[in-house]
Amino acid sequence: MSSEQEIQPVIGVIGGSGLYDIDGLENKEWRRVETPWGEPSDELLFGTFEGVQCVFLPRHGRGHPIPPSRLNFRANIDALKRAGVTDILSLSAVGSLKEELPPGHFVLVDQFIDRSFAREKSFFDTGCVAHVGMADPVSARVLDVVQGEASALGIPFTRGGTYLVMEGPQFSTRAESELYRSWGCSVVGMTNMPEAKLAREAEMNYATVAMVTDFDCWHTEHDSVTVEAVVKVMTGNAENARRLVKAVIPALGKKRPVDASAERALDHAIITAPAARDPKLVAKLDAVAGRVLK
Ligand SMILES: CSC[C@H]1O[C@H](OP(=O)(O)O)[C@H](O)[C@@H]1O
Ligand SMILES: Nc1ncnc2[nH]cnc12
Repeated sequence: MSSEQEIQPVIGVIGGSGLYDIDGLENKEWRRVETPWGEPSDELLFGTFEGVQCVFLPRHGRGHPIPPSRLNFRANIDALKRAGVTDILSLSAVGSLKEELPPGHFVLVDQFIDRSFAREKSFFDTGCVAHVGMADPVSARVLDVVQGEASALGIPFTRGGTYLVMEGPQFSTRAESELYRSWGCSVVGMTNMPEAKLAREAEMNYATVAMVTDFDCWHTEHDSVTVEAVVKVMTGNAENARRLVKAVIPALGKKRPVDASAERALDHAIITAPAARDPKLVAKLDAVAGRVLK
């Protein structure tokens, strides 16, 4: 972290399966945010929580109409950036790939393997090429806060683990599930990539609370995952998720120095010479990369 400048964080919460609203927000207002990348999943819910500005987005839209492969991840992240969000807390239902991570357990993942293939994965393109670092895709500062609050609330959790992102929408075959286990992955889901990559390109801090709903299909003593089982466990998980979010937001919302690990990600990432840049693409990048393209 650098100490040159203090910022007032704005907390973005992306709600996954079973989380289509956020409790306890004051001055609540659902508002449409336009982006140059098309429509976000839904309107954004603006509000404050203990004086901290928050913005909530239901990842799949209210009522869950949008499947993982059709999510407009670029519009979602751009809209949150336009709304002033600095720190994104993503809440996701996941399948467990390890015996010691049972349904109801929360995993504060710190790595991803991206096996999605049918999604737009970058804001940058021909006419403005950028390569951001993804070695550490999750904000350790945000995880520190989540870990502290989860401990205080007595929520069962593990810090650290790899989230394997599959394309879906079908669940994995047993061979795929065993492959991901052989890679040492902790959990499997369909949504956190390219979300985390785009958050990094947009210079926003990102962390996920991966809430285990099932043992996918590898466990010999548990039934293979179904939507019915996921929804049933999510109903219980959602209560802990709400308690955790309420505790995390005020803690994350305190004034702090710029967190260069994400908030300066574009300082050395754009390789296209100014004269070779496409002005139309540069205009679309106003929210995401305006800081360095001005
Ligand atoms: C309803 S089970 C499969 C669905 O749930 C997870 O989504 P999210 O991360 O938004 O909670 C998973 O990735 C699938 O999209
Ligand atoms: N087993 C699983 N695979 C992929 N996404 C999931 N979301 C919840 N459980 C899942």
